[in-house]
Amino acid sequence: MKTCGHRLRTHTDKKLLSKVWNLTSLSSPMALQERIRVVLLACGSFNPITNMHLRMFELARDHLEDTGRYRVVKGIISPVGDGYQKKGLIEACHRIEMARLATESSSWISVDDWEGQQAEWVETVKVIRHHHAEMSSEDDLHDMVDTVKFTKKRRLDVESFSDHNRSETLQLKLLCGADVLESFSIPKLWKKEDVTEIVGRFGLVCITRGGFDAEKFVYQSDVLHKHRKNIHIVREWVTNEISATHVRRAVRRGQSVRYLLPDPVVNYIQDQQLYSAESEQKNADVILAPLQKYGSTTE
Ligand SMILES: Nc1ncnc2c1ncn2[C@@H]1O[C@H](COP(=O)(O)OP(=O)(O)OP(=O)(O)O)[C@@H](O)[C@H]1O
Ligand SMILES: NC(=O)c1ccc[n+]([C@@H]2O[C@H](COP(=O)(O)O)[C@@H](O)[C@H]2O)c1
Ligand SMILES: [Zn+2]
Repeated sequence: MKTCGHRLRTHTDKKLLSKVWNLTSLSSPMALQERIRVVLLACGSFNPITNMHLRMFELARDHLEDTGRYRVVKGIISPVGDGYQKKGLIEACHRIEMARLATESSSWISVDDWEGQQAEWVETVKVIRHHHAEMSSEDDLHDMVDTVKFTKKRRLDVESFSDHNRSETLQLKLLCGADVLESFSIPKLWKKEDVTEIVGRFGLVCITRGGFDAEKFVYQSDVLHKHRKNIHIVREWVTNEISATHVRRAVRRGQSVRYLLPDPVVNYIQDQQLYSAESEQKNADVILAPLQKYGSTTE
């Protein structure tokens, strides 16, 4: 017990020390100018949102902040619209509501329904541009500073930024799992110029996922390798194979999904009787929207 307590204290001390170090470095003008504020945007089906989707944000924030170069100020979950037409994709209103319930307990992750409300599927690069424009507007910047829970000292430090400096040190990065990164090479799924803009202009944070080799994929792609400094690969050591497909299958079979999803999401699925054999057949005979869109082009 004693050893255990001692270890815990040492770990806690280290954490505290690193926090103090961060605060001290933030209070020096040099470090303040260097730290880039980051907003993380995750696009996907979230059909339904799982604990792993939420873990992605925590892992990405720790990774970026550990570099000493970034401070993550906001996380946005953007459930895809119904026009994506993926097999088994239930209505956006339910997926958005479940994501809202899942993020109620987070101080920094929220849900944005702009993409989910669009009648037609929207390319991811356009979703990123939309959020980039939104967050770059002065009002939103000030809102963000107010809603993030800074200590008094940090708040003062942030407020001492000139507007000019602030806009130059705020970035939006796409957050995804390694399967989405590898999907960049699927013919007719992504436009080359979209991938170039995502990694070149904005940046990407990618969480490893079993069965996908993100590092190798970046190495093998000329465009990704060129922009590798803008691609942060985050290794999930506590490997976790939760997938929404697994959750839907378990619900269909009447098995428990508790502890794979936040409790309010489990309750919502039960109350609304979501995920049946019938809903899994939705879009079964339809081609995924991006493949429909780019399928006829000769890229
Ligand atoms: N276990 C996981 N590890 C790493 N990334 C994940 C994991 N689960 C989901 N993601 C990422 O979360 C984002 C949204 O994914 P999505 O909604 O497709 O979830 P999913 O669990 O893969 O669902 P489905 O099984 O329906 O494809 C994607 O970027 C995906 O790569
Ligand atoms: N060309 C593109 O912009 C493109 C292609 C395929 C998927 N996506 C996006 O990637 C995400 C993938 O989600 P899923 O992994 O749930 O299928 C969705 O948000 C989808 O809109 C974008
Ligand atoms: Zn998926």
